Amino acid sequence: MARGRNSGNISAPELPKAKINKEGIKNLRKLLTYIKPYRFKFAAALLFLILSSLTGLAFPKLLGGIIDAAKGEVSKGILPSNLNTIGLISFAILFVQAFVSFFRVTWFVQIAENALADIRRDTYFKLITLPMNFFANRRVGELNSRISADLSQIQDVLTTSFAEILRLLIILVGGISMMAIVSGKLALILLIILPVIAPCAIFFGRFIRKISRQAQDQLAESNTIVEETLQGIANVKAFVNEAFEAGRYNKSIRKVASLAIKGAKFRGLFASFIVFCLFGVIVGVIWYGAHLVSLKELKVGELTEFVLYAILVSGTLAGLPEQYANIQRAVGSSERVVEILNEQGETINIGETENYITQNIKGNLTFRDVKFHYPSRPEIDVLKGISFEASAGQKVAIVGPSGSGKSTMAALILQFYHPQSGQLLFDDKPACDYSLTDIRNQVAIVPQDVMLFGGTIRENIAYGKLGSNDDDIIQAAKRANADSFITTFPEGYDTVVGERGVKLSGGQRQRIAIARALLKNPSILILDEATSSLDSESERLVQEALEELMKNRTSIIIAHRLSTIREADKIIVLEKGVILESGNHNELLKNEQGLYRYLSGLQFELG
Ligand SMILES: Nc1ncnc2c1ncn2[C@@H]1O[C@H](COP(=O)(O)OP(=O)(O)OP(=O)(O)O)[C@@H](O)[C@H]1O
Repeated sequence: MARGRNSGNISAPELPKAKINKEGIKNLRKLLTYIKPYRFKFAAALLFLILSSLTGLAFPKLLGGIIDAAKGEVSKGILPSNLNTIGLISFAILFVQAFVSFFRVTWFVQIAENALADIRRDTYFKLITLPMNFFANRRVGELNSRISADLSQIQDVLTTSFAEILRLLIILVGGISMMAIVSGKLALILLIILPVIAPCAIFFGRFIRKISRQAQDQLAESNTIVEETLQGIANVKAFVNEAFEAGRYNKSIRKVASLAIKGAKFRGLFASFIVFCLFGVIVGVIWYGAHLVSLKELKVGELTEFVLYAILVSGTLAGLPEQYANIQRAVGSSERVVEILNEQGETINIGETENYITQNIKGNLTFRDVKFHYPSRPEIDVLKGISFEASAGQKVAIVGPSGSGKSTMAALILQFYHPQSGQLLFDDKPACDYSLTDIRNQVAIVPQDVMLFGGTIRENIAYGKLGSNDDDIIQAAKRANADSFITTFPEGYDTVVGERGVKLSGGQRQRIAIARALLKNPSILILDEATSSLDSESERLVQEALEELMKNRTSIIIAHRLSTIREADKIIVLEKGVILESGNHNELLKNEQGLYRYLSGLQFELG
């Protein structure tokens, strides 16, 4: 069933509606192509839907017929005059309807759920293979809502709205025709009154929805207060701002309540209006119909039949706007989903079995006059012609003030972005000669902020190389100085970490990341040194682990502390996207005017 987003339920966020235009329908149609594999079942479900709507239409006729037959009269139309025959026919039709309804409901849901699972899978696959630049301009929450809220809206339309609209239209056309057959006069009166009431009801309904949307927005705002304060709870407490936050929240939540109460008043009025009008029309019809009965222009059974059709038709009219609004929202949703599906993804092999290395990289890395700006900020040149070489097995450190472009260089090596001019070469071959999978499988990064996934330590280490066996995982952990702390946990490698698990210290997280990188065994390693300093014991363990990790591979070290890079084969000093100087520690110290000498003097004094 549709989830009643229009019912004034203020907890569900309402998705924006879109105009149903050519473009919108094109988007929706693109998603509807996902039904194609199930088209035969879909056709059968459609047929059953038509059948069940038609059988539903027969009931008022049958009931009217029964009443007239009881009085020994025969209603207009094709019904027999025998009471029992009509009764039996009614049951037969009821049986057919029950049978058909079961299949139409389950089939529609089966088709929609399968199609939706395919859409979700494709959207998610596309999302995770999109280039980094795509994510730079979008918030994670917004993308997440596309996969959840937008697709749920499409699900509602696929599972119910289309079928429902078709059913409503059949009933509308069928019902009005049947009414006209029973009594043209009565039908005419009804057709004059209903179009007056219907727009009033639609207008009123819209107004109420507007108020409930305001309440929703206000509620979302108060939820933001909760989110903000809980995320920054330490700040709230440290500044003793509990009373301030409570007051802020209370004010916001009162506004929600008053808006909801205002909405309820109008809903009450709406209910009275509907009751009065709807029942008023029915009373009026019966009243006038009774006159026709007394004039022998109509039989009692026919009047009953007419009233039942009238109720059916007005119920249908009431249901149409909601279904239409659902489709409008789905058009908006499909626009946002199709936007993702139409994006150009990276050429990454998504199949698990396709993730193997086809071209080995020994570890020679060259930046050749690389110029780069982030696509989202074309006015700022981040790298302004960087050239350097790192031979296989060398340790190259990049130092420089904050914002000089060090992390950007790492991002280019990982092929998250591509330079606008110049080239990156791996083993003297341009990066574009390799597949992305080949490069990323042979470059590993140990980032500053190590992200652990919700899962066990074992799974987190194995993330470096999926499918690794236990021995390899433990071996890597040992080499990364991580085994000693992991085995102190009662559950050892099965200890759950991440948001809901054990909290690891910065040094421990780094050693897990190092184990992960060891398992991956890359030719080129990027170390983004953590800025926050660890205590000396932890630092020693991490440093040792890093030394182990750097053995026999090219290492690019983004260094924040110069003390850790004295042994580097080459140090590149970067400022504002330009290499100011490069050489080893001793060579650079000789340059009295050099930034490196200045920075090391500074660190020495501070340290
Ligand atoms: N995703 C991005 N989109 C746009 N601009 C960015 C992006 N990432 C970084 N920048 C900009 O690029 C410049 C270089 O940033 P980068 O992170 O490479 O510096 P860094 O030397 O690594 O700094 P730090 O030592 O503080 O980490 C900065 O001006 C930064 O604002």
